[in-house]
Amino acid sequence: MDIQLSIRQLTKRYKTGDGVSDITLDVRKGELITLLGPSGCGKTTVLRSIGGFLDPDSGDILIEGKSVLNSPPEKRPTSMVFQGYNLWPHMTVYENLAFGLKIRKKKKAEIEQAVTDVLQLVRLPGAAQKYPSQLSGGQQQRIAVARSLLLKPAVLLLDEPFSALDAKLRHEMREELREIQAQTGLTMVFVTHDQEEALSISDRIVVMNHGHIEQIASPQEIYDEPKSLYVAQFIGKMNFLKGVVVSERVTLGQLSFPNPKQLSGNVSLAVRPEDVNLHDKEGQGLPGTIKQIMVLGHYAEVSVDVQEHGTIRAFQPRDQVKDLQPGQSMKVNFAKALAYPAV
Ligand SMILES: Nc1ncnc2c1ncn2[C@@H]1O[C@H](COP(=O)(O)OP(=O)(O)OP(=O)(O)O)[C@@H](O)[C@H]1O
Repeated sequence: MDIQLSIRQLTKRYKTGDGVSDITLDVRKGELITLLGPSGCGKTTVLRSIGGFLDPDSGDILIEGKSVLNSPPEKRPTSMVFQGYNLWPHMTVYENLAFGLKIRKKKKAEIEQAVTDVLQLVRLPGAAQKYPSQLSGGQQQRIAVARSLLLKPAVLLLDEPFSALDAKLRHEMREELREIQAQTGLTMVFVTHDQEEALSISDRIVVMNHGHIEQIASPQEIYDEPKSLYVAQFIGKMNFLKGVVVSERVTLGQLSFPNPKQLSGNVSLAVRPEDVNLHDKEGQGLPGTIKQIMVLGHYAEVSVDVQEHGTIRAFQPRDQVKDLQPGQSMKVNFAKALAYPAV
């Protein structure tokens, strides 16, 4: 396995006591890895340490096998794309892009070719002579990405690059970033607090919590097998219920589930809304009453009151809810339930 970036036991504490501790992470060449977590969990601290804008208290950061800790940001094989685009307003797009290459004493013809190619890559071939103010937010962000790409970094660092854009544009930019990754094979570390963004663009996600790593896994694994209740709460929609272990099975009323973590006593159960089945026939299930049905395009969210277990939300295909009514009695079953130590 070709490791491009290796973070070893990185610790950074601010005077306030906040920061990150013992962050260890290997990023493969060509991988897009996302640091995900709520505000203040330490994502930016890790990213800025990689880029050289912050000095860690201890630990090491290696890029292509070499420690970069003693190099200033401009000497590191990294490039950072910020949330604000940081383009120079008095320079054209061409000048903005060419600037870094001129400083590196590249020849004019080489610069022209590189700028033409990178504008093609970010799908703005006609933008060279425009000023940043003549571009939309999304276009400016593409130019900011292009400027970083031109520096041919070993690792591209992206700090919430799309958070200032509207929802539709964010979607487009995610696809474009994946396309750029596919075309360039660049290793990227992406920071976001948006779980949907992380799930949609990442090869792997690093879920952070209060300065430490909670789980590192593929989006699918993070979604299907959240390692802790914290990850389960943070990723996707989830129902939370209280269960108890009886005869080595996790039970909830008359329902029972496997107990792979071999928990005992009271447990917290997490059930995805798409794993909730509803039926109105004889047979197994928790008795409940439909509270609300919300049709959301191709699927519907059905809320069911289940006695002492509270309200359970179920995602159902739209055509399966057309005969359902609020107030109707239903049985509730779970195709899958994840158990965690009780909180
Ligand atoms: N310069 C600083 N001085 C003191 N505390 C800081 C400093 N920078 C960050 N912190 C604190 O360290 C913790 C981690 O901050 P960091 O910016 O890395 O989190 P984050 O996950 O990137 O948050 P956000 O999504 O809000 O940017 C937070 O509690 C923050 O308040």
